[in-house]
Amino acid sequence: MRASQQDFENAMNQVKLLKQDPGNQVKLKLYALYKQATDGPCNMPKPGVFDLVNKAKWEAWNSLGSLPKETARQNYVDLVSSLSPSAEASSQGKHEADEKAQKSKDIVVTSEDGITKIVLNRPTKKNALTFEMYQDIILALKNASTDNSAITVFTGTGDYYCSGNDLTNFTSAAGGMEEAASKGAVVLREFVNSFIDFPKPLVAVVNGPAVGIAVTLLGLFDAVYASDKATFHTPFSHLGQSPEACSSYTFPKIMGSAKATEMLLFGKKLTAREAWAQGLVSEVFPDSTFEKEVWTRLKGYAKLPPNSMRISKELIRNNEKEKLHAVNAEECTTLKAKWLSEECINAIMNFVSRKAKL
Ligand SMILES: CCCCC/C=C/CC(=O)SCCNC(=O)CCNC(=O)[C@H](O)C(C)(C)COP(=O)(O)OP(=O)(O)OC[C@H]1O[C@@H](n2cnc3c(N)ncnc32)[C@H](O)[C@@H]1OP(=O)(O)O
Repeated sequence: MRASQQDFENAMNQVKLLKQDPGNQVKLKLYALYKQATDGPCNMPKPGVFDLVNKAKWEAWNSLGSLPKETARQNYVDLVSSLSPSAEASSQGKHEADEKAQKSKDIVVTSEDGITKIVLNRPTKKNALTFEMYQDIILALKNASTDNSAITVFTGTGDYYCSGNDLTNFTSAAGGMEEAASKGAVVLREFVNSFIDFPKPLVAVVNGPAVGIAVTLLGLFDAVYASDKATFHTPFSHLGQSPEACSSYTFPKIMGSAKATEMLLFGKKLTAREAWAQGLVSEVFPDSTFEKEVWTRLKGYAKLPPNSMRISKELIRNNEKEKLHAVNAEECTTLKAKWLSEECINAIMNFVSRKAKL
């Protein structure tokens, strides 16, 4: 159910009653959502470099791009209910938010031993990402950013980590390709923004092959552990598409432009060891001991002082946050046009009609 104007006003009042300071990141997000919900997309000139506070506010608002006012209103209400003023309301608000994420059987979120685990759980479709899963992940990350865990981990159920975007997202949309492309660009931008802005250490446990956006997103993770059965494939040209998740910026930076070109333009599939040699993967483990070794290690990391880890991540990420948001916006605009191109429509139709696979 969409948040009404009354819900929005209640949420604004709730913010004033917060007993605990939710931290600067959350306050910026609240400000941005409030401005987007009331004024629409950012229309202010960018403050100067020395006007640090207003610049941060402007960046937070501007990063929401063309997010519709109603969605911003809903996101504001959801965010406030996850913070909530009293312990009672807090646990209830959190519970409701968690329930929303948990309702999806395709994304399973658990929290234990200081680790929030977000599991892609659609093994019969190789964990391909539906529109609903993108939304559920945005919500799960939002919850994880304020929960008690020290680190957040993504992994997949079954033999695949994730086969990327569900190619039927575009063919099965009720309003046709045009509407799906417009919706896709808005959802993708918000989805990638939630990785750019995620404040805690984010780790990928890549249990098997990764395709498309499941690979490109890795450039926004803080550590990537891979089974030696994993592969890394970004067949964008084969699909008549272009890179996303800031990979047009992160991949050349991580591996150099010659290697990035082989992946992003020519669709070269890498083994886990090749991906490690190119700096995309932190460490590769034999598949037989992968789960045991990785989770033992992560449980140890989750005992480290959480605030220290957050602050160190903030120092690293803040160097390029603005750039990442700009790259994300440009990639989404480019993709929206590509999704409507003949090259892309043909590639998707060939997959759906079983004429082509990777
Ligand atoms: C908000 C929108 C954001 C959009 C962001 C854009 C991102 C870009 C990308 O992510 S591009 C990458 C897209 N992914 C692909 O092109 C992969 C397509 N899949 C395949 O080529 C193959 O399925 C495979 C190589 C991943 C696995 O092959 P295998 O033979 O081992 O298995 P099956 O093909 O039989 O797969 C089992 C069932 O899973 C379905 N499936 C797999 N991947 C996808 C997918 N990406 N989209 C939709 N469906 C997928 C497959 O169709 C089988 O279903 P079935 O059992 O009903 O036939």
